[in-house]
Amino acid sequence: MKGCEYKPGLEGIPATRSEISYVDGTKGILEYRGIPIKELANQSHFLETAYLLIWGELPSQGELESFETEVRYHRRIKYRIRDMMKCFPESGHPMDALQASAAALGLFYSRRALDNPEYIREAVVRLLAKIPTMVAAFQLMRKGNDPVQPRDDLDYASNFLYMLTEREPDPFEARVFDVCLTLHAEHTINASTFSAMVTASTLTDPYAVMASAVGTLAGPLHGGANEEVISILEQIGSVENVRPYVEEAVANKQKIMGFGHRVYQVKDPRATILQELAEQLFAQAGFDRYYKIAVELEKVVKEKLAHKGIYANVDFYSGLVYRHLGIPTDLFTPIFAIARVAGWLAHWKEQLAVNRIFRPTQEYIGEHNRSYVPIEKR
Ligand SMILES: CC(=O)SCCNC(=O)CCNC(=O)[C@H](O)C(C)(C)COP(=O)(O)OP(=O)(O)OC[C@H]1O[C@@H](n2cnc3c(N)ncnc32)[C@H](O)[C@@H]1OP(=O)(O)O
Ligand SMILES: O=C([O-])CC(=O)C(=O)O
Repeated sequence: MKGCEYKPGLEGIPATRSEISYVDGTKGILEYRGIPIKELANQSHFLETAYLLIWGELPSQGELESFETEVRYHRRIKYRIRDMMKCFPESGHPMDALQASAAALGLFYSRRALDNPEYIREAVVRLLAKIPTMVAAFQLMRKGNDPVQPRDDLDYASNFLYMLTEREPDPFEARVFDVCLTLHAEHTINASTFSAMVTASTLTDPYAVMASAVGTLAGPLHGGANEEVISILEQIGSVENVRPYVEEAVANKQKIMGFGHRVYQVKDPRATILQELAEQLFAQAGFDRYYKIAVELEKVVKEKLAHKGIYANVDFYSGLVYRHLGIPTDLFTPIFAIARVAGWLAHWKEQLAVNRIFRPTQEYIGEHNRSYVPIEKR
């Protein structure tokens, strides 16, 4: 293998070319289709941003209206999927439930007409529409309740919060939640997106692509870290305990969840926006203990680990926002998935346009020419 050095975790190796998003990890810049994330967080909303990511341009008023209408129309899930989900153990993790349900969509819609733009559009709409319904349905069913039907008069974020809590959300809280979705929608070739792209490159159906990506997002080194952050804050318990916690973690070379990033050597720009959102929420309702612990934790981690380029990432403040909205901790990562479906779909579509199956190589470091030893002689 000439001119190609093995890099664990493929660090720094370009595995694709993409026009979807851009990260500058030293300047803390994130853009979707060239537009800075802060502008989208302030001025756009999730479905418009999803359209931008998937089709490459901001929609006109008419294009946005028809896209929103199509998504509303497809929000309901088939009763057979709902019944299947009812059989899932209520103690199971919602990410596993989501992965299985996303894959199950393929049982109903897997025509695999990947060269047909209508099929692509339908799959995009179905996945954006149905994934939130499946997350909310599992949450209600594991509590022994019937799922709530989607409400056509509510926007994307409000409808999800309504299906989850069975009450219409406060408009400010719904707006904050929508911004969270926009912030999580896309992030270049991260692990789950890469997983989606590898699966897509075999020309399988988009539901299998999403199921692969959901399974990858679930891990604690990736999307699953948002859930771990809350458990760390609970474990620390008070602002005074923060410094000893960090010192012990650093001494034991133990990772602190919600910090560090392969690309960012500075604070993740999304963490800055999420922190501002958390502050806006707490300014109304009173600052909670965990927020104060989080701020102290960020300060001490910066003191101890900034020399290694370790700062807060997107998973650090998101949980505090979701917790304040009354969302159970084990739904934080499924909510990340609801948002990231937009990015996965954008990469699926981009991959199909220039597809070549992913098939990297390896350096074999095992033995050669060994003799087979019969079982009685081992
Ligand atoms: C949406 C997302 O996926 S954002 C990331 C969410 N994940 C987390 O928050 C989990 C905690 N963070 C991590 O595990 C890592 O920083 C990752 C997985 C995000 C990036 O991993 P990598 O780029 O492979 O970095 P790697 O794990 O090699 O760490 C490099 C060095 O920084 C240290 N380090 C990295 N992250 C942390 C952390 N969170 N806490 C303490 N030390 C850390 C490592 O111990 C290592 O130190 P060393 O060089 O002395 O051995
Ligand atoms: O880019 C990454 O490696 C992880 C990340 O922040 C994301 O997926 O949002």
